[in-house]
Amino acid sequence: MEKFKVLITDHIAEEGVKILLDSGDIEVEEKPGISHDELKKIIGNYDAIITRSGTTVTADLLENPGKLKIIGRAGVGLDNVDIEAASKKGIIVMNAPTGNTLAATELTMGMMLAAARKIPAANNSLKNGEWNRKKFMGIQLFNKTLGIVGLGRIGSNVAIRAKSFGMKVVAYDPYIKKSKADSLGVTLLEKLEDLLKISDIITFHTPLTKETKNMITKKEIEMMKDRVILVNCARGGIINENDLYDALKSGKVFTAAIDVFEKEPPKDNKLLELDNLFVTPHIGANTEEGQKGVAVIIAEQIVNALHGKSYMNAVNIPFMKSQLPLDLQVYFELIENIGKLAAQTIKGRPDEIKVTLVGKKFEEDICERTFDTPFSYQPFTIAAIKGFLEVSMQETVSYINAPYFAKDRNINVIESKRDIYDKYNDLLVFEVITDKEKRVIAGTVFNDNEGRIVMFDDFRLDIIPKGTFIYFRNFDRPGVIGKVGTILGSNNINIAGFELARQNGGEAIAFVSVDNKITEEVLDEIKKIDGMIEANVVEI
Ligand SMILES: NC(=O)c1ccc[n+]([C@@H]2O[C@H](COP(=O)([O-])OP(=O)(O)OC[C@H]3O[C@@H](n4cnc5c(N)ncnc54)[C@H](O)[C@@H]3O)[C@@H](O)[C@H]2O)c1
Ligand SMILES: O=C(O)[C@H](O)COP(=O)(O)O
Repeated sequence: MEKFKVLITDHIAEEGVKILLDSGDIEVEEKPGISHDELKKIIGNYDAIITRSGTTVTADLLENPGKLKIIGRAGVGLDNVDIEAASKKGIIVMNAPTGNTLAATELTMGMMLAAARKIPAANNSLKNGEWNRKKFMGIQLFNKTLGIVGLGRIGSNVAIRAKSFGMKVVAYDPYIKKSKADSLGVTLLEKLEDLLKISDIITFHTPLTKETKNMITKKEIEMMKDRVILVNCARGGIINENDLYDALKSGKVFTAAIDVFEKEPPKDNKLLELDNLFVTPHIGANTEEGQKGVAVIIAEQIVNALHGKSYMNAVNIPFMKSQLPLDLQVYFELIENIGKLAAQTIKGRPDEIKVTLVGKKFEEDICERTFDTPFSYQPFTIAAIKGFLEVSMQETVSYINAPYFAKDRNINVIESKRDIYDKYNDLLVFEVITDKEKRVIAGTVFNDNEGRIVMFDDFRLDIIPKGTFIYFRNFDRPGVIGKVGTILGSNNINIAGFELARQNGGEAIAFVSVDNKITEEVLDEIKKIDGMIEANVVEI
């Protein structure tokens, strides 16, 4: 059996490598420091790569992704990975966000103390033969106000520790609930400006995004208290480096402690010339425990993902089917199958797909956007698009790239919710409009826990969408169905089920479930029956 191949492009702890090797069917290659060009040449030979911030995974690397299925980040920050480019290629991007939280928290505490007491400068001074106690006058943390920008995992842990120092802690984070801040004893402020004005020390713990890049420039620094202390152990670029330089030089900022830089390593960076700036070379995650933590988490996730098992922390799949409640998993499969059915029974190029989630079951959103994606569809909509596109695109379409493919094809995707539809309390309705026609298919789940199609355009029926069917639409007159039966029988095709629906005096439709494969010839014979409007083979 061919083994999976995993390439590690940065240093990770050996505990993680061991987990990959112990799985028995994974080959591991370690190429720390591999160049971009070399990586581009070989990336397609691997099922997964494991990176840290030292590897930038750009769109051009993923142009020909070969068999690459997973980009695993042994750490938190994914600003070095083009997630959108990976998603378009159906590649899972995952990180290990909890492994290094305490490492970064503890470095932040150290940097805060270092900056308040100028410890690194005092250390250098003494080692250079000086004994200058007066020069190293610091600022006490007790009773000071600490402003935390980004109250996530690290921000929260910093808050807990800062409170034990007797600091007042305020935070700005527009994405967390007030109750979370309350539980930490932290005052959540409405505006960044409010935090800037009242904090004696400000520490940053946000990801680097369009919103947070240059979040702190000259303008924001001017709002701060004189002799403020700044700490950044999150990402370079959150504080504008030129403006920080000026503020440190003028003394507006007392000291700053920085672990991360706009460009790493920071070459010809004038910040490094300043005595009141203390720096470390992006070592926030560098504790034995932190490195073991991220390596083990990412390795376990990759082993599970490669073996088709459930895994955590994929940032470009907003949900995991296996993590949905069981009853919703049935709906999820149903809508995907409805998408497949629609694609096999409709003519023309799709312009619009609309998914309506009906009923209390679907009232609450079950997933949120986890990264800066243009889409925020619920899993059912993604499954519906995937099912529909899969018929023409086969396995190239996945839950990750389905929305991107729909967008590329100019298909307008609409998601809506309703309380009730027709006589149904819980229903998923799939509508597709092409340049030739419109189709509406709806399904629900009864007590037997089987997904069923109950509406097909204006027809009411009850079919379990699994297996091979002949779908046909005919004028509702005697003889048509008999002839279909005769053709199938004479071709040794066994009928497993038959569902018929009709409109008064008009047209009828039927889904004939069969045990054998339907050839083109058999389908042609059926299409030629007098009174037949259309006939198709549907495979679900
Ligand atoms: N220096 C290091 O070696 C090191 C180590 C670990 C993590 N980090 C970095 O630290 C950062 C935080 O990590 P984490 O694990 O706490 O992440 P997290 O996702 O738990 O927390 C980030 C928080 O930032 C908030 N946020 C996002 N945009 C914001 C905005 N515009 N304004 C205010 N808040 C905003 C989010 O709501 C979230 O609560 C990440 O950038 C990560 O890469 C650095
Ligand atoms: O985002 C992270 O996890 C930290 O910045 C650590 O990055 P590193 O794995 O490159 O040390």
